[in-house]
Amino acid sequence: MASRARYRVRGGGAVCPERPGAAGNERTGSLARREAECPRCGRGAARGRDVTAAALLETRGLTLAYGRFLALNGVDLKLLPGKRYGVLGPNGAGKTTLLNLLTGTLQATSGSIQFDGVDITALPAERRSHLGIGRSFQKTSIFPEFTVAENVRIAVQSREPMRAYNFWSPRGRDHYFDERAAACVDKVGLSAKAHVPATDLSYGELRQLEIALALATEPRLLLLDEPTAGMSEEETHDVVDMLRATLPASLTLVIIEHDLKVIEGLTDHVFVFEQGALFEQGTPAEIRGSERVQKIYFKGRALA
Ligand SMILES: Nc1ncnc2c1ncn2[C@@H]1O[C@H](COP(=O)(O)OP(=O)(O)OP(=O)(O)O)[C@@H](O)[C@H]1O
Repeated sequence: MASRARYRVRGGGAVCPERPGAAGNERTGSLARREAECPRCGRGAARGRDVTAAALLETRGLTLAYGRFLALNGVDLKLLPGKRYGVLGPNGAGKTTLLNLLTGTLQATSGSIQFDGVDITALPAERRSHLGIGRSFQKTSIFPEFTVAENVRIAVQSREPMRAYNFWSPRGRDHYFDERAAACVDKVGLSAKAHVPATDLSYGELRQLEIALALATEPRLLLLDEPTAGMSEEETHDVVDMLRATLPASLTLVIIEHDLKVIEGLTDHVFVFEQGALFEQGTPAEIRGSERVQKIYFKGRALA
């Protein structure tokens, strides 16, 4: 259940109303604690201002077992509205499994997921999408012979199936879909390619199209799985700039990335996974500076 504890702020610290003696202090507690919780009662967020710590999404003990192998092992996460989260971890750490469990592509074997106060653990992917959980579409969701605008229009219509299939609706509604699609195409910087078939797009442009498709569904929580995978440094830079300029401030973002620079450019908070478990969390700067992450996860290698 989402916690709605409100914190009074005194000086630079914050006071938990449940436990008045428990002042939040950025200097105390592990990286994992500083994000959003009173160090004693574990409720609410406190960072120098009056904050409501109602999570948009919260997982408790989220687990996916394949037989005796735990691809995800008892994960507790809290995502606050409008915040940007990065997910880091070596190959096989469980990052994509987490994303698939949040979208409903996979069903948890135990644990729970609350979205905006609703238990969505057993809901199918389509219902979650309609509640506002969106993800970047894979290339397989793109119709190669259709133009960029047509592809995005289909995604816009999928958000409003009743409007889309009402044959008696006035032509004005067609314009509504076209305009919404054009706005999404414009946001990701593909206006010049709006009437080009998707099959003629470059690799980088295809990734931009994937983001336009995701935005077309107007998610409240957007999950991106390595949006810059396979891109050159310049293309990566462009996509980071585009995302920074495009994503609405109210959107909550979760982005899986191997590149810490991308995470630093886009997120406020990072979850580090290893072997299916949440291994560490903190700000991008804290993660970069964490000896624990350096030694154990990055095996002492310098971070890119
Ligand atoms: N269907 C399956 N059956 C058994 N094990 C699976 C299955 N799917 C995934 N796994 C295992 O679950 C673990 C987590 O996989 P996942 O794809 O979530 O990792 P990841 O962190 O996204 O890795 P990568 O960065 O390589 O994409 C891996 O060890 C993987 O081999």
